[in-house]
Amino acid sequence: MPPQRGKTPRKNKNGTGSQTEPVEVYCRIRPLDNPDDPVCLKAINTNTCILTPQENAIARNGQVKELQYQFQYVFDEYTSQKAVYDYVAMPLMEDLIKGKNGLLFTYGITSSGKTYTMTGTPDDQGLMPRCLDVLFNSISGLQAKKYGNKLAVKMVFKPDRMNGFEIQTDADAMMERQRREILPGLTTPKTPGRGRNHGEFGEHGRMSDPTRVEDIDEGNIYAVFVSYIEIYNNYVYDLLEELPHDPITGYKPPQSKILRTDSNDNMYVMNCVEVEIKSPQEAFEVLYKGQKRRKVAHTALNAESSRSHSIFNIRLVQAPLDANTDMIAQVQDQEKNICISQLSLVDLAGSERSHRTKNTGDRIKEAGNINQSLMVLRNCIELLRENQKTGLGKLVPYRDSKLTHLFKNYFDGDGKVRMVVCVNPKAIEYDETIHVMKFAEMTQEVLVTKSQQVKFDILETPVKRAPPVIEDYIPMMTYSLGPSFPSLEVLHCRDEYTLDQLSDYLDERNRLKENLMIDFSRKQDQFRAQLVKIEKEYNEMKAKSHDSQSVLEKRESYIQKLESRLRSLEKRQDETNRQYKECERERRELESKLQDKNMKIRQEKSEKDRLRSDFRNRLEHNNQQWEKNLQKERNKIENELEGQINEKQHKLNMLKHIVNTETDSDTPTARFRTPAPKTRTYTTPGKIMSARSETDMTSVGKNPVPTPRSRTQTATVSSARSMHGLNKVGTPKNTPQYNPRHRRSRSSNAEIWLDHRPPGSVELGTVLQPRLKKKKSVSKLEVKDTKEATKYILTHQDIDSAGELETKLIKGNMLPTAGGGTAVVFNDVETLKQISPGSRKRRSSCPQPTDYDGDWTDVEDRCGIAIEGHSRKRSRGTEKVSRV
Ligand SMILES: Nc1ncnc2c1ncn2[C@@H]1O[C@H](COP(=O)(O)OP(=O)(O)OP(=O)(O)O)[C@@H](O)[C@H]1O
Repeated sequence: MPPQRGKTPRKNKNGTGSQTEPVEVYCRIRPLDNPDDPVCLKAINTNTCILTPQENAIARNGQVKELQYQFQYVFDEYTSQKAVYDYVAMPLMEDLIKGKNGLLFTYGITSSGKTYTMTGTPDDQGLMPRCLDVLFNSISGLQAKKYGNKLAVKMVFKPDRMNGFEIQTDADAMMERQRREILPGLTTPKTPGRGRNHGEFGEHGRMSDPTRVEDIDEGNIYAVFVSYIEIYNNYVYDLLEELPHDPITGYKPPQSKILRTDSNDNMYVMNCVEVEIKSPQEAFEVLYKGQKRRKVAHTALNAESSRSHSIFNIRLVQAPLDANTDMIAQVQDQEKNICISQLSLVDLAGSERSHRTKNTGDRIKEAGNINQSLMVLRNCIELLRENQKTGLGKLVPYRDSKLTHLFKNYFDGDGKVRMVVCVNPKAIEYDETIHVMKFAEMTQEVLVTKSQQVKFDILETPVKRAPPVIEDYIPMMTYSLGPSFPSLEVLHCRDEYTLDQLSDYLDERNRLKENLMIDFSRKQDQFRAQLVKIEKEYNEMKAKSHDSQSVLEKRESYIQKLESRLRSLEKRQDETNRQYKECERERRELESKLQDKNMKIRQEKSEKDRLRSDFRNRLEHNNQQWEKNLQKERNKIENELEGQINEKQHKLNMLKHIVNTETDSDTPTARFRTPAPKTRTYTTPGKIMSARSETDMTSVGKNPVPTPRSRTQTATVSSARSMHGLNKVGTPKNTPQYNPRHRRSRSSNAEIWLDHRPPGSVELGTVLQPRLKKKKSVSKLEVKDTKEATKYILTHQDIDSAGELETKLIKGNMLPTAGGGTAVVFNDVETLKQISPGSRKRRSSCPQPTDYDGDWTDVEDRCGIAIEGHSRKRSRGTEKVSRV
């Protein structure tokens, strides 16, 4: 019969209509070592406990509030082990027998009572021994015959090393046994025998739990398998594996195991030893062996037992039995003809933070790995909860630690999950306890899919009859020589009947005997032939088995190679994961730095924007202020200018009036007059400067002082002579009319200069001389001289305040007037200043009021002009020429 493989019931992967239930969290408070110690945690009812901060904890954390935590049940320090079992583990045992999986783990800091709760003591057993007791109490009499027992078995379950089980007939089992006897190299996990040392759970003194699960399906056969593993520094070790022992070097360090996924996506430890047990005692022997092995392994690994997570797996294999044939009944789906359920009992390592344990060296690494795996457990639970709340399918990082990876199926909905949070209520444990309580509170918010009870679809007929056992081949032989002897009592001497009867009887017996002999020899031949046939078959099988064995060996060595490759790949993967995590950490750091930088940039930008807008506002404000000020200033200047213009206009009008009066009353020869200075206004260069003088102009030609004036302004005289024709009282005569557009000639060749040098003019002898191509020099101005000339130049010399000679060349255009005279329109003054070396005096470039003496103003007044004071000075050596 080919082996039939059983699978763990398939998970309900997000199946529609699947029911969920929360992870059930129980809290167990252990009794204090010293009853006088202050406490930080106490149960206030069966569901609630209250965490009170210690006085120094209040000061340190700033928390004064008492915190309440609610759990499925809170066991206080007086709760018995039995009560904890009944509440927490009994429902899981019932599920196990119904074919459902379960995970039960204890969580808490060191010395909080995790191991006590899980294992207990021989006289007060914990959850694990009670589970085993209850399981065997429940299935006693319904167990399958044990794999490897003698011929009396009909069916056995055998692990297929891929997380499944095979069903074997007794014939297969016998063959297997023979094979193993022939090839003893192939190791079979040995079932622990009785009578050995069972450690602290030895049969003597152990108080077994008499409870049993009711409603057991008695139509099934059951088999129990256990495995015992530990996770230390994120490596999985098999605690039931024989450790290679070297007489010199001692035990070799154990090889870590690989986690695998079976064909139903269930996680399992590859090549982990699974032992079939028939009683709790055998289970304790296995447990004891595992614990002993754990100590040995820890010595080899330099580890501490309480710093690893230990996992005790109980697997219950069951299959429906056909009552008639004592064989496994046929089911609709061949895969479902056996059911495997599993209960994992996990004693986690202490959850405290490493700084508290003051670990160093290897212990720090241990603590780091414990924290890492517990942190991953926390992360997974947190993400699961978040996914369930938000509906987001964020990836749960089960693979980040072996612990979560192994129990991934449970959280994905493959059975009930229960957690016992063990708490030491000592007040000094407050800081650690608060973390444990937070985690516990969060865990119970996670929902897992409820697993369904397994139902077998049993058909009427058995799957297949087992091949005939050897008894069927032996012919049934009845060795009887017929009925018993007739009565041989001879009653008298003539009794012939009795003797005849005896003779017939003996004949018949002889005949029967011959027949029997014939039959016997026939059956003997038959049996011999069958024996030969069996022998032949046996030899054939042996040869086949040998072949298969070599194939198997090859496969084994191939598998070993693959496994070692797998291990190295796993190591590489671990390394890559580590690097990835490192990179991820760095990336997160960089990201956070980047975020900080971006934040700073944003802050700076917003600060800049703020400053800019501030500045803009201020600028606008300033501009407005400036504009206002400018407007004010402009208005002021405009007012001033208007006043000046009005004043000039007034002067001009006065001058016009004087000139007109003169023209009307006098001869055509105009006379200059020098009005006495009435008002004087000096401005800085670039500003308009006006001057007025009432000095008589009669001195023109003798000591004339030209006044700087604007080129745009004109002084009109009826003729050169009329310039001297001003009356002595300074009343201006009327200016003769002339046509300002009239020009004698624009050609420079046609320019004829009337060079008027009054007598007494000093010969300059300067290098710079006025360039006059055609000129007529006169010392006294006559009317006839004005007829031909187009340009007029008057040389006026004076001694300045520094005692230097200053020569001014006052230039103008000569224009014929309507009355037949000539008007001179002064348009330029050139000043030539001679300074003796050594007598140079620093002068401000800015004309000062003292720079302009009365004579100058007189000339200006004589010309009746306003002067724009933008002096341009050129200084070469001792000469200085300024043009106004
Ligand atoms: N409920 C309890 N009743 C009586 N004694 C208890 C209880 N819980 C714990 N203890 C005792 O407290 C001590 C420490 O408990 P235990 O070894 O179970 O702690 P632990 O959490 O497993 O520590 P570790 O993490 O180091 O393995 C043991 O001596 C145990 O007997």
